[in-house]
Amino acid sequence: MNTLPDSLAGLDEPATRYHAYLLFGMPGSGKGTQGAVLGQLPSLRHISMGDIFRKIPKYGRIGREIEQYTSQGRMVPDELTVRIFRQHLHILELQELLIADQHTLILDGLPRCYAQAEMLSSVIEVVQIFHLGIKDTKVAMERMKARALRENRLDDMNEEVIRRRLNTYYEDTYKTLSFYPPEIVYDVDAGQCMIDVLRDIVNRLAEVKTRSLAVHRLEVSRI
Ligand SMILES: Nc1ncnc2c1ncn2[C@@H]1O[C@H](COP(=O)(O)OP(=O)(O)O)[C@@H](O)[C@H]1O
Repeated sequence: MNTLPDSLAGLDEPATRYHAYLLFGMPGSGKGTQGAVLGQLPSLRHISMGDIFRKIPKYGRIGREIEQYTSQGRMVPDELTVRIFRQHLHILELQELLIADQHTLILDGLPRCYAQAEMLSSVIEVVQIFHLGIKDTKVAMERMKARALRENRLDDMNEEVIRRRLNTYYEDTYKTLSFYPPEIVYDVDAGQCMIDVLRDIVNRLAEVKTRSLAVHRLEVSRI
């Protein structure tokens, strides 16, 4: 059953819409690795939906429900996912770790399907998507198996679960890109070594920044 826990019901509509960069790609494409590095910049807030789920205690009602999905390599239901994400934003806002005109979100693993993209459109404005593409699925599978040992992750432990997650990516997640204008999608070869992937992302971020500054100057000069 997919009823919403009371503790997650009733969040008000957001007052602000946050700018966001999306790290998009199949499991094992390196979203988390890149997000963790980029999140060190003071103006970026890295949020990994998978990490949020993993930090919810498994003995509680919500944690138990979530683990039923994650341990099987299935998607957590959209409404629950979006509620938890919004609650997370709320906590960061209360802690003043997230301020709309100072921070841009760097989202990893969210949205993960078209419906989530629609639901989130009132909360985030996606300004750039980094599509971390891997041509050889075996590379992603090897990375996930290595991560299973390193991080003790149930969802990376066995081949069947990994395959299910990769299928979900091709059947569901990939289509999410069509929700956004193609010009904001930037393809990065995620089969490269980490530092080269990072370089490609950072170069693009610098271009985006320069372009938005130029637009801002133009708008100001028109006033
Ligand atoms: N946006 C989401 N919607 C639904 N389920 C999600 C979402 N993000 C993460 N999950 C769940 O958490 C698991 C781990 O996610 P994540 O750490 O992002 O894995 P990966 O880095 O391999 O893509 C997913 O397999 C899924 O069960």
